[in-house]
Amino acid sequence: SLLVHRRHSSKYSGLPLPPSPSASIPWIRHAFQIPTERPWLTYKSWSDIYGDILSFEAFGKRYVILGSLKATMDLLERRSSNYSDRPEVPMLNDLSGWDFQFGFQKYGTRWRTERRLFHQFMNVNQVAQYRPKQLQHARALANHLLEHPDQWQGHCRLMLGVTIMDALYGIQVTERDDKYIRKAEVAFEAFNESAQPTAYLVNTFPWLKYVPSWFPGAHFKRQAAAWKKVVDEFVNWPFQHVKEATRNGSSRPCVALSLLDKVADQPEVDIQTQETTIKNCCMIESQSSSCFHKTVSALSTFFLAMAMHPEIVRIAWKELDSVLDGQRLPAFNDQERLPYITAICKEVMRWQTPSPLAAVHSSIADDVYEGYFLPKGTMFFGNAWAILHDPEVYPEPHEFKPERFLKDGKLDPTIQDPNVAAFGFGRRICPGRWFSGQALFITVATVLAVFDIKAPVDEAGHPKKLKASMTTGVISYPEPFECDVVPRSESAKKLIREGINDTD
Ligand code: HEM
Repeated sequence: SLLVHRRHSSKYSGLPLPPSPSASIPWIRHAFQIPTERPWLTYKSWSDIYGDILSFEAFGKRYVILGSLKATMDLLERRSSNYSDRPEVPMLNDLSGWDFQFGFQKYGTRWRTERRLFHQFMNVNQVAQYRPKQLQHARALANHLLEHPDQWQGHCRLMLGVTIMDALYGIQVTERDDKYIRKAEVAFEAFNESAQPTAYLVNTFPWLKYVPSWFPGAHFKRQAAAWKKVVDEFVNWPFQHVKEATRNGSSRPCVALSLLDKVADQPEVDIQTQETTIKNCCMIESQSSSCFHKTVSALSTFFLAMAMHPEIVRIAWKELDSVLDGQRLPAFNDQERLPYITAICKEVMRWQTPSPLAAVHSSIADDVYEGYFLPKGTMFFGNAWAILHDPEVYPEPHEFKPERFLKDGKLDPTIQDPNVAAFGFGRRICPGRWFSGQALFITVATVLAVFDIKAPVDEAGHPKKLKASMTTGVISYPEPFECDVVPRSESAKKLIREGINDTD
């Protein structure tokens, strides 16, 4: 395929492709060398040998790994009109119905329209309107932690899901087995399975999608049809709920409602199309969207880091107590006076970043960079993990050190913000980064104000040694670990119980 690319692009003929780890099995090329376990680590070690840009081919597709912030910015940001496409994943998009998410859509008009609408209610200014709900649900989380501290991860998951359903649809979810949440979980399984590039042949050979379902070996089509049903229901249910609530006068203020009101004011637009767009946009950030899982991952990393570092918990308490005096729970307008808490949030996003390879971008046209030929349709990964573990920028990068972001007790603006890579790049950069930043801050501040998070003790009474090992996959989580979540004092318990009703 490389030869074909070169023949088609005479203007670039003769230019080499970016350096490559050597091929072992010619027809599959590098397929057996692509690391499947935490590939960002191997890519980093390859970048140390081959440079900031390296490439390999697997099953006829070319991959490029960008190993530094400079290379990532040069291509995915500065030349973003060429590098903002997504590859085709037929099992996910066409067959299982996940193309409702603009995050997976090809670069084009539909993606642009939906992203623009999403941005209207999730931009840096608009996200402030969700603060009361985020605060309320962070306080509810503290109450759940008081009752069932061992289920902290489940509580965090529920809190995020609940906040999102409330903000978007005005739906009050209270139970972990709520029908929306259950449906979302099944839909996410479908996502996880069908997005695997090599799990289904149709993802490698897209023409297979035209094979009829009754055809021998076309099991994937029947599987996809079953998933599509779940995914469609999952997209439609909450939206129908809002419409019904509007009809019977029980609707609560929410994003879906205000968007619907806007459409109602514009009789000239095609309502059907507009409603589909609204539905898709609201769903994008729902429970099963992969970004929901990234936020859960960040919160899990926070619990892990605290359980590993009692000295950091102590510094955080000192800061929180100096502002709150043990008399109340934190609120958003305390953030300016809580630089250490903000630094913990930044360090969580850097230390074990939830999307170590961000998301794949693909290119629309042939290009040349640093003397290398980059054929169109190449898949690009910016190695966010490598960028966030660059020892020149973050000394001792494997250590969890919030103080790296501080100077003289204040946030140091000269230290590179992990958001340069943690949320992806260019025109595809995560548009939910402000929403999730708020969620992380208020959760970290609330939990630390009233709880201790510590490693469990062994038989001899010593704290067990916890290790930061992360799962592999598109979203990386801390491997399961134990930690004790204990209220700091009797008065902390009282604050938690009162906090549930006091969310001003
Ligand atoms: C810690 C939390 C989160 C992390 C680490 C994260 C990270 C990412 C990354 C790496 C991408 C891919 C960017 C690229 O292609 O270069 C992305 C895309 C996206 N994220 Fe997030 N995200 C988080 C939370 C959220 C939340 C809470 C929302 C919704 C409110 C959200 C909505 C989206 C959407 C809609 C896209 C697709 C953008 C597009 O393709 O145009 N994310 N996110």
